[in-house]
Amino acid sequence: MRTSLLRSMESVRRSGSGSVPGQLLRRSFVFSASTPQRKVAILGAAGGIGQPLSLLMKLNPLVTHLSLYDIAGTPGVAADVSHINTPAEVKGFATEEQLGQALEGADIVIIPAGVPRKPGMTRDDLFNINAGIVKSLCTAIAKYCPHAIVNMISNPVNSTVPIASEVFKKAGTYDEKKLFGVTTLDVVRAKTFYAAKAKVPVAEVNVPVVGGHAGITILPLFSQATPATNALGDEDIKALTKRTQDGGTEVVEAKAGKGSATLSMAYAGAVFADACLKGLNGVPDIVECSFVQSTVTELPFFASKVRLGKNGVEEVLGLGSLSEFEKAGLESLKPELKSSIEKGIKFAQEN
Ligand SMILES: NC(=O)C1=CN([C@@H]2O[C@H](COP(=O)(O)OP(=O)(O)OC[C@H]3O[C@@H](n4cnc5c(N)ncnc54)[C@H](O)[C@@H]3O)[C@@H](O)[C@H]2O)C=CC1
Ligand SMILES: O=C([O-])CC(=O)C(=O)O
Repeated sequence: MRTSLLRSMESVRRSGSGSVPGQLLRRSFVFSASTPQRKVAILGAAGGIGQPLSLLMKLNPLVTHLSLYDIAGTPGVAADVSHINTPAEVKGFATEEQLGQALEGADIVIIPAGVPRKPGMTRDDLFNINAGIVKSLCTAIAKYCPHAIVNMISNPVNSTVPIASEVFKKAGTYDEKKLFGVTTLDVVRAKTFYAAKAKVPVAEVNVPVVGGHAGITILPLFSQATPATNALGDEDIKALTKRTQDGGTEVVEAKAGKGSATLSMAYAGAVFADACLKGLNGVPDIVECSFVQSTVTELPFFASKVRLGKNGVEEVLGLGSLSEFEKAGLESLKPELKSSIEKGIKFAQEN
């Protein structure tokens, strides 16, 4: 699940020779000779998430064109990132008039545009501002790159993904295989917290996280965590679950009014976009958790493991066997997730 970049850096470290940028560049040229042209557009590229995400996508050897769009501050970010000596060609787009150009030909559109939380707020408190932003950006996606894969980061993800689906339906461009709510940060956190508690190497850890992306709708399945351990009791699992569910709030409180997770989110967004790129390029067995249209439960959207392929979602995987604690968590998340989904759909239908 690690990015090509991280793998490249690791192999450089292991070989103990050569500068990291030099190695990456040589690798990138090898990649670009055998892999397709891929344009990635980031909407909200000058923000707290957007900037480090732009950096990480510039370092991704699968990206040939990187399109950075924001309503404020894009030229500086684009100029800065464009000086990095990797092959992706960077272009910045700063006004709404340029949004079409930013999107045209995009294979993947990543959306971290919108306001973040402050202490005391829930993700749903962002709905009033972010719903409109997401709606207008998705309207442009439907017009300028209707076949692109969309990675939705803007919160509340439990509502913004349904909003996007309705906008695309209205435009006649909806393809449920191409719309993803990015829940990778929940997986990243679950892995980190589990590894520390179970005292296993974090690089080997995998933990599926299902449900949605807010509070109790985030359901980590520690009973399926690998490497398995019997060192953790019920209380440990409860505490790990709660910490994963509250991970975003932990960062919001630590930042004390200066926003929410940006660096870990940029990492998670880059991991997920890299997985989408690999899927598009035909790499087999690319599986990530994501909030997608789903029949895994009775809810129309649900996060679970998804196999990625040339057309986006190749297969939405089932939940596997759950512990009694997870079964109870699944039942108690459903009402909140249902109402967040319905809120998004209603907004898009009425506006
Ligand atoms: N899915 C997830 O796991 C996570 C989601 N988030 C969400 O990501 C969003 C962004 O967070 P940050 O980057 O920290 O916020 P930020 O405020 O630092 O950056 C947001 C950027 O969006 C831009 N923007 C606003 N309206 C726009 C529009 N119409 N078109 C293009 N750009 C526009 C702003 O100019 C700004 O540069 C928030 O909604 C936050 O809650 C944050 C962390 C994790
Ligand atoms: O908590 C927030 O507002 C941002 C977010 O979604 C996360 O960090 O998981």
